[in-house]
Amino acid sequence: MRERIALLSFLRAAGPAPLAGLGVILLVNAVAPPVTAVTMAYVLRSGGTDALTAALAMGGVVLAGQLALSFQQPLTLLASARIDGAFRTRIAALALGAATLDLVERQRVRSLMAVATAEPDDWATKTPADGALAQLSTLMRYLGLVLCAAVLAAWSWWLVPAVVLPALAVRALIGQGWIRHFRVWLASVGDRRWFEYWAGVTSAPAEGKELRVFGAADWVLAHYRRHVLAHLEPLWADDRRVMRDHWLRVVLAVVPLAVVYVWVGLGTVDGHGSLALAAAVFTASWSTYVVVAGTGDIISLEGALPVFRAARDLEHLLAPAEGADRDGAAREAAAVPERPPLIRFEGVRFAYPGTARPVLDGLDLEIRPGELLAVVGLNGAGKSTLTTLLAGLYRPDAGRITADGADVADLPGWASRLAVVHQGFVRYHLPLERNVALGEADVAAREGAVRDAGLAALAARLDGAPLSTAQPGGVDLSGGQWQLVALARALYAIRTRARVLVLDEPTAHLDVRTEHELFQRLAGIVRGRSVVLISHRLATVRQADRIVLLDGGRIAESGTHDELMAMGGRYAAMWLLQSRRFAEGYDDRLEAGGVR
Ligand SMILES: Nc1ncnc2c1ncn2[C@@H]1O[C@H](COP(=O)(O)OP(=O)(O)OP(=O)(O)O)[C@@H](O)[C@H]1O
Repeated sequence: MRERIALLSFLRAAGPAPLAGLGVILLVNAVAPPVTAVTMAYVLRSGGTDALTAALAMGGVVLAGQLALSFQQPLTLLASARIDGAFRTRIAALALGAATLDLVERQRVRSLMAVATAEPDDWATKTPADGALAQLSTLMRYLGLVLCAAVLAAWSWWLVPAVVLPALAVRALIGQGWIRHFRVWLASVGDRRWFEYWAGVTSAPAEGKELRVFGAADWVLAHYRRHVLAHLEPLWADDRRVMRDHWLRVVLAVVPLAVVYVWVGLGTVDGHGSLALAAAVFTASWSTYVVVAGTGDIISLEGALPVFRAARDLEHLLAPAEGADRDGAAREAAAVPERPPLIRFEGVRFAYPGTARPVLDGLDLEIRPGELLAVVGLNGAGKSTLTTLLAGLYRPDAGRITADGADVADLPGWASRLAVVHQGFVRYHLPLERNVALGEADVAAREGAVRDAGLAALAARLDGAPLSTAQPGGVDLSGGQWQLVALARALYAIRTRARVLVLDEPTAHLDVRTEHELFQRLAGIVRGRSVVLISHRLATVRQADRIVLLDGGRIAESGTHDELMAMGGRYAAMWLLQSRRFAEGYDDRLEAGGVR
């Protein structure tokens, strides 16, 4: 019950005017039947002009009820859009605001997200707006019930329990039936998804071709039929049960009403009350059922409760801890010193959530202020993982990462001091400029970053077109051009706030000349900033101040190119192999398993 009342809190998002309007409409709906009963009694009791006035009043009540109904749908649509919109925004904010990625990647959080953001694509999936408005409607119904009870009590107090209790029992029975039907539906949703899949297979062009060629039509139809029946048979069984039990509801509704009608009728003949009062009691008795037994609310409430619970659990799991000061974080980020910090990985051990094997295991590494540090290693060595830990997206299982001695986990706004080009950078369906600056609006910095990345001519040519052919007037870019856009995004951050640039395979899609020109430019642009460069192209890495080779979760070799070559270890072997392949006209990247 507490949860059902708490659902009402969602109503705030509807805004005061739609909420007030809906409140009035639902109230009018709920009180119209008892008020009609009362005005009808006045019509019957009055004579002459009084009767006319009472009849007009009754007509007015009926008309007001119908008028209110005509506004109900548009207002419900508006309120629902606002409530569900605010709810989805809150869920998205929770997901994006989670301190680290492992929080949102947990299986439980993923499942809760799926429940909280499910699109209603059948009658059983409900949204918070459905639940909250149903709860409001239920409250109004009970108000209508009180009025009906008042009319009944005007004849005799015991009419109230005699009518209201069976009506409540009918509501409970119908509600129970709905809830059971709802659960049967949910239990067979898996089969529904499957029969939808097989229905798609029967009509999809590619499958159609293959099924004919392989003569597999009967096989598909058998699957389709099996899942349709598995989904529908439990529902049919439940429908039969509803029909079987229906007599109980009829008896519960009809017998008390019949007793009350006869008793009130006889009482009127005996002069216990007027005909007008008897008519009002008759109408109010029936209205009690009309007001209470409407059960559309029950299923909306039942369907919205899992969404409500999922949202509550997500708040609990993802909301920033009490006292977390986001504004403080922004201020802190704004006040970062000009000089990049000395970053240290100290005995860092890390395994991805749900996996046993550590990717990094006792990693010690220094990223000195202003240096260009290259990280190399075979596929899967943990280079990208190192960057995500550096950005604070995951926390180490053991050891720590510090910036000027402070644990980065405790540094508010730490991520904003880094500009990271991830291997899997994001391609937003937005114009190039907005892909670079995202939500920020420092035009000079944005234009500078676009120039730095060598994209000025392309930006002028695109003239604000969105970078996706899925959008009207949109265009797509080549893989290399996209990579430069992602780089420009990081260079924008470097111009505005970041002190450390992290480049994870930033030139994998670039031709050798573009890459060469880019690095020539970058040397000037990032002067004074620290740069962590991950690359399989050792020719690119060679110019780094220091190169570290990651293997077995820790740093296996470290030094300048010349030092590592002189050492004659794995880096030297990789270099010689790449040089030879390059000389032979092959690609110059290291391939997994190329060196052992
Ligand atoms: N989100 C994830 N969940 C679980 N395991 C992951 C995840 N991301 C990466 N891994 C695993 O962690 C290991 C290191 O991956 P990582 O991407 O850091 O390697 P890498 O050195 O950057 O490789 P590459 O050179 O291929 O880019 C791999 O075994 C990979 O399968």
